[in-house]
Parts: sequence; C-alpha cells; structure tokens
Amino acid sequence: MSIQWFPGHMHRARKQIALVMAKVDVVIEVLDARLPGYSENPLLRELRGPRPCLKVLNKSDLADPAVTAAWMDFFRECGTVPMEISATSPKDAKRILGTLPGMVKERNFLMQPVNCLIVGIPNVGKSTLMNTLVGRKVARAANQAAITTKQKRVHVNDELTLYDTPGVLWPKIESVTASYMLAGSGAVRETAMDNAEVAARVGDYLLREYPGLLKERYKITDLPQNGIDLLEALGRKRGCLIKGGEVDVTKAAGILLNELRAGQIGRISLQKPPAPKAA
Ligand SMILES: Nc1nc2c(ncn2[C@@H]2O[C@H](COP(=O)(O)OP(=O)(O)OP(=O)(O)O)[C@@H](O)[C@H]2O)c(=O)[nH]1
Repeated sequence: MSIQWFPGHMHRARKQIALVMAKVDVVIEVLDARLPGYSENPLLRELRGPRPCLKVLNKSDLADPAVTAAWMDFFRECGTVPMEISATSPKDAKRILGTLPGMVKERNFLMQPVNCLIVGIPNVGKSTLMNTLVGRKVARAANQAAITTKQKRVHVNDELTLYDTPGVLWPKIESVTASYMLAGSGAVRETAMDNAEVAARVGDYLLREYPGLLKERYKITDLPQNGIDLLEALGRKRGCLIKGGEVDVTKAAGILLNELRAGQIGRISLQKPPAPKAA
C-alpha cells in the first residue's frame, strides 16, 4: 500500500502557501515527534526555499523519549534548528516565541511585524500550536486529519503575525513503510486507507520494537509473531467477536490504532533516525 491522499483542499493549500511565502520571514514546520522523518513533507521544503525554519517535534509527550533525543541530535547534525515540544504547553510556546526573532534575517522594514508561517502534515498539531502561541482559541483543532481547510492569519502583537495553514501531504508517498506509519499516526483520513491493513503493519512494528508495552497493555503473555495474529489475539481479549466466534478484525484494528494514537499503549516512536555515517 502506498498512500495517495491529496484532496482538492490540499491542492488549494499548496497554491496558497506558495503565494503567501513571498512575504514570510520565518517558517515553523510542525513535525510529529513519533515519526519526524516521515512527517517532513518534501513539498513544503521546496515551497519554503532558503527561508529560516524552526522544526518543532510536536506530540513529544506521546513519543519514546530516547528516540526523540536521537532525532534531536540528528537534526542538529544536519544543521537545522529543532525543538521538542507539546503544542498544548504554554511553556513550549514561550520558548518558540523567544527563538523566532533570532532566526529572522535583518530587514529594511523593522517597523513591520515578523510574518511566521506554520506548516506541516495533517493532524500534526498546527492549529493547537497556533492557539497556544496566541493564548486563546483562534483555530479549530480536532483529532481528525484535515480539519483545517483554509489559511488563517492572526496578529499576535506588533511584532508577530502568524499564519496557520491546512495540513498538506504530498501527491504520492512512495515509501510503503512511511505510508503505513503516517496512517498509523493519524495523518491520513480513515476513509482513504484500509484500517486493518494499517493496524497489521503497525502491529508488526510494535511487536518488534515495543513487545513489553503490548504485553502489559493487552495482557497477552505469549505474543504472536505478526501483526495480523496480534489483531486476532487483541480482538479475543477485548471481545470483538462476530457470529461464529470469529474476531472482528476491523474493530480490533480500530482499538489498536486509537489506543496507539492516544498514548494508551505507552510512549511509542514509529521511526528511528538513520544511523550516523561511519567516520
Ligand atoms: N498528546 C498530544 N496531542 C496533541 C498535541 N498537539 C496536538 N494534539 C492533538 O492532535 C490532534 C490534532 O491537532 P490539530 O491542532 O487539529 O492538528 P492540525 O495539524 O491543525 O490538523 P489539520 O487540520 O489536519 O491540518 C488534536 O486532537 C490535538 O488535541 C500534543 O503536543 N500532544
């Protein structure tokens, strides 16, 4: 499975971002701390060009702290400015507001506010961050991909104007693993994917990387070998049965994905940074 989910509003958003980019001084790219590499949109990198960019690794409260620390090192080594955050945290918003001015190149129009564009893939927390940065609810945030479909501009103060943009993926996500993990993280509308297939592939990964957390959450002592069998076992534990005693795999898949996204299985990262190149 590779994901091709690029609905009309994303086409429009891409055009709007390209238009507004001309007057943007600094970009905040919101990445998902659980999968910072997969959630880095190549389309947005192209649109941003050479503008300074603060990469915030959001939802760090849901990610595996050791893996996030490795990602922070990775981004620093790549020469980018990373920040690990939780978009709901006013303390983190303050750190961002304190960092932005130093990133903006000297301008002739000192009296004009700095224009800052918030970009990122769907459901990564852009609107939540916008609300926390502004200190009140100015953008609708919800646990569903593609809630924001129009660009929004807010004057924070005389020094800063923020633009929130709709979440954008790219027309074709080539990597099959990236597709499954992005879908597992909640970046793709469920109508555009096969939930059971996504949950089985994410299950394969969890069995490999986080067996202890699965055992603890689902009280399964002998973990199965693969994601499909994990859905079977989980379905039986949770009573997701249909006529004849068979497991309702779709229901079991929904449970696994919802609990993963809510952090109920534990703090889980869905991607590790590439290993450092040998000297
Ligand atoms: N646990 C946790 N949840 C978060 C965090 N930031 C955002 N969320 C949740 O993630 C979901 C998506 O947040 P939004 O702010 O709507 O995301 P968005 O990027 O604007 O989404 P689109 O409209 O699809 O572009 C919401 O349920 C938020 O409450 C965070 O730091 N930690």
